[in-house]
Amino acid sequence: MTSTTSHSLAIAAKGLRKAYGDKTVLDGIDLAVPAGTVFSLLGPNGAGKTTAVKILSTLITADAGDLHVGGHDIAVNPQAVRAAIGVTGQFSAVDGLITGEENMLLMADLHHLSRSEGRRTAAELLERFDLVEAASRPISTYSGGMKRRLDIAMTLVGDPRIIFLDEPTTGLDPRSRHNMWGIIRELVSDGVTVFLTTQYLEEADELADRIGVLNNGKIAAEGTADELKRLIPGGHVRLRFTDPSAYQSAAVALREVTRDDEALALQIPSGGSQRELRSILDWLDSAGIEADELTVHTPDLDDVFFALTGSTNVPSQPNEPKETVR
Ligand SMILES: Nc1ncnc2c1ncn2[C@@H]1O[C@H](COP(=O)(O)OP(=O)(O)OP(=O)(O)O)[C@@H](O)[C@H]1O
Repeated sequence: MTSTTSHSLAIAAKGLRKAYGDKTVLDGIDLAVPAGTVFSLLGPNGAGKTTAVKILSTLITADAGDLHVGGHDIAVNPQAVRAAIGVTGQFSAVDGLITGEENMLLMADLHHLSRSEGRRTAAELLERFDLVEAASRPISTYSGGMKRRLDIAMTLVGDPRIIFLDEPTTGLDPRSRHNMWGIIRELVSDGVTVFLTTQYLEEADELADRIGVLNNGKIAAEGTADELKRLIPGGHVRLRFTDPSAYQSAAVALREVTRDDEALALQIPSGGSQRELRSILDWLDSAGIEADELTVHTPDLDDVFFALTGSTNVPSQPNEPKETVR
């Protein structure tokens, strides 16, 4: 595999370190986010996700690390980094006492847009984020989803090419969450790089090109959702029977399986590849076993997350799927 040069990386971190007192939050982490992609940083509460976002968006300084955002060295040229990025999320800039439109115009002023340009940009973004009707109401009357949409709209006033979204859908209902995913996909299709932190594995699975799992100050694993899923065992083929005697004889014939006597189901560990499935089917045929239902289960990101962030048994490298079929 060819490595991506630092020129095409929107975000590049080497040895990022941060401690609060004697508590090390980020213990020398490396990140490489190619431009125009979505990178998701996952981790349990308190893992340091927000700290990483704050450092990379210049809100706080790192203790150590070679950090580049938008091609600029954070330590040398934080102003240039600030000009290239937008940040939304847990530390939202939305002011609740004034209206949505006033918040947008305030952002336009901060970006030194002319009056007419500011009005035009605000109107376009309010329209794009379906906030035209609510624009003249104070933010305090907005729903959570509307506030998040306004937050992103405000971030886009400066037309940033890199956006940090810190838990953008926490607390949103499923419909608002799906709307937000649509907005994020639209940003990416415009070429924007998105650095997303989330507590929702499903969200990372849906949106991210690559996912980093942060645990104990380190990146415990990094890769595409599929690569991460392959890191842990847990995939299996499930055979279900309706006839108890067929179930019993299958359970006896297939010794290396997990039994579920109540459901009359047998589980055979499997990575789910075509080759493995074929050999399982051959094995069942030769043993004369005919199940009423056969389903293939692959581990999901939840399994990965718990395996990687649990206190015990953190795999340091990919585990081969268990080979029980011979
Ligand atoms: N200003 C600070 N002073 C001291 N400790 C801090 C400070 N900010 C964060 N921490 C600690 O650093 C650790 C990481 O916090 P951070 O907010 O980055 O985690 P997180 O992964 O974003 O968590 P969450 O998912 O709960 O938002 C936590 O233990 C937190 O208590």
